[in-house]
Amino acid sequence: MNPAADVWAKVLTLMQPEMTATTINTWFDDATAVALEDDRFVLYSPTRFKRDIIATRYVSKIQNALRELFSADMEVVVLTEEELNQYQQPTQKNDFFPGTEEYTFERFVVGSSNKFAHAAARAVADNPGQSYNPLFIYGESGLGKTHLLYAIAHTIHKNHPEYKVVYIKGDTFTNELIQAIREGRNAEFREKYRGADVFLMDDVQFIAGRDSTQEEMFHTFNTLYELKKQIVFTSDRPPKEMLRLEDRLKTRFEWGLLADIQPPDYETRMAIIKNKAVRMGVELPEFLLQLIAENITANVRQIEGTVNKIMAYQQLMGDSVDKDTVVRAVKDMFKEKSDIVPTADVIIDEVCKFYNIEPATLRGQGRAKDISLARQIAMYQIRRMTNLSLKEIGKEFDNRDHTTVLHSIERIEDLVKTDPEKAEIIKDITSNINIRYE
Ligand SMILES: Nc1ncnc2c1ncn2[C@@H]1O[C@H](COP(=O)(O)OP(=O)(O)OP(=O)(O)O)[C@@H](O)[C@H]1O
Repeated sequence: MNPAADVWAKVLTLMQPEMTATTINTWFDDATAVALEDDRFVLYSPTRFKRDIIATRYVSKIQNALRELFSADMEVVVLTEEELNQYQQPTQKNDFFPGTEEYTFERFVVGSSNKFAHAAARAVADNPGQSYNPLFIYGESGLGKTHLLYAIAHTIHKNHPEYKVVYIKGDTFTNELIQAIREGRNAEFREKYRGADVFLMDDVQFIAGRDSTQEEMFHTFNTLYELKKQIVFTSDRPPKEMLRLEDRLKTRFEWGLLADIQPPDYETRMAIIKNKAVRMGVELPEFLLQLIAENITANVRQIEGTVNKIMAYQQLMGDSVDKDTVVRAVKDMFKEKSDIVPTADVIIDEVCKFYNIEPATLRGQGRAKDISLARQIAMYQIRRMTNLSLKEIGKEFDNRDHTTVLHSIERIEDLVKTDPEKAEIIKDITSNINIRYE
C-alpha cells in the first residue's frame, strides 16, 4: 500500500477521539495524502475553502497524530490545486553520500538512551566548528552512531553546500594511508583530509595500535582543529578505554564533548519499531510490537532486521495468518539469533590470528609465556562463548585435564578484572569472533 495513504488513514483514526465524526467528514472527506517525505507529510485538498480550514485549524492536530506514529516532529503541508500540479517529490535530496538517504535526524528516534548524543550531534550539525570540537560519540554496535554521523553530514551539506564534508572509517583511513605511502602520494592524501571543512571519522578505534596512522591522525587533527573545522568521531568505546591509542590522541579526543549512546529502553524500542513499521507501510498489531520490544533489547539493527522479516513473512502469507503462527515465526527469529554459538575451532583460530601463532602450537604443549597466555585466553573464550564443558575444552587442547582448564579460565577472569589492557584484548577477540557470524 502507498505509505502516505496508509499513514493518512492512521492519522484520521488517531484524531477520532478528539473530533466528532461530522467534523472529520466535513473537512477531510476529499483530502488525500500526496507524500510522506523525510520530515514532511504532504496532503491535498481539492476544495480551496476546506484546504484553508485544514491548513489553519487542523495542522497541529495532524502533527500530534504524526508524532504519535513516528515519535518525531513533522511538518504538515496542505497543497492547493495549483500547488499539487507543481508538486514534485524531492528526489535524492541527500544523495551526496549515496546509500545513506535514510540516515537523517528526522528518521532518528530519540529516547533517554540516546538523547544526549542526538542533541550534541544536532548542535554540531547546526553550528559546525563552533559548539563542540571534537565531538566524540561512543557506544556498542548497532545503536545509531553511524546514523548520527551521516545525519550531521546531510544537515551540513544542506545548509552549506560549499563545505567539503569528508566521511571516513578508521580502517579505511589506515588502508588508504598505507597505499598512499606505497605509491608516493602522501601529499595528495594529506590534502584530502587536512583540507576538509568537516571531518567525520567512523569507528576511530581501528586506528589504535598503528603507528603511522596515529602519527597522520595527530597532524590531521591539529591542522583541522586550528582552522576550527568540525571534527566528529565515533567509536565502540571512550578514548580512555582505547589502551593502544597514543596519549596525545587520547587527550585530544577528549578536548571537546564525549557523548555515549546506550541500548534503547523499552519505550524507545517500541517507538523505533512503530516508526519503522509505519514507514514501510506494515501494520503491526500491538501484541507483536510488544513481543519484539521485549525480546530484542540490545541492538537497533536487530530490531530493524526483525521488522523486515515480519514484513516479508506477512507478504508471503497474506492476511490469512493467525496470531499463533506469527508469534511462532517471530520466536523462531529470536531463537535463531541467540542460538548462534561459535565453534571452538573458530575461537582458537581468532586467538591465533591475534597472537600470530599456529593453531597446532596453541593446542599443543609448548610453555612459552606468550603461548600459555594465548592458550588460556582461548580456553576462557570457549567457556564463555560455547556450551562446552571443562572436560570437552580440555580435549581441544591436547587432552588437558579439566582442572588445568579451570585454572586457566580463572586466571583470565582475574586478569580481565585487574589488567585493562588484557580486558581490551579479550574484547577485540570477542568482536572478531562475532563478526564471523554476522
Ligand atoms: N534511534 C534510532 N532511530 C532510528 N533508527 C536507528 C536508531 N538507532 C539506530 N538506528 C538504525 O539502526 C541501524 C544501525 O545503526 P548504525 O549503523 O548507525 O549503528 P552503529 O552504532 O554505527 O553500529 P556499528 O558500530 O556496528 O557501526 C541503522 O539502520 C540505523 O538507522
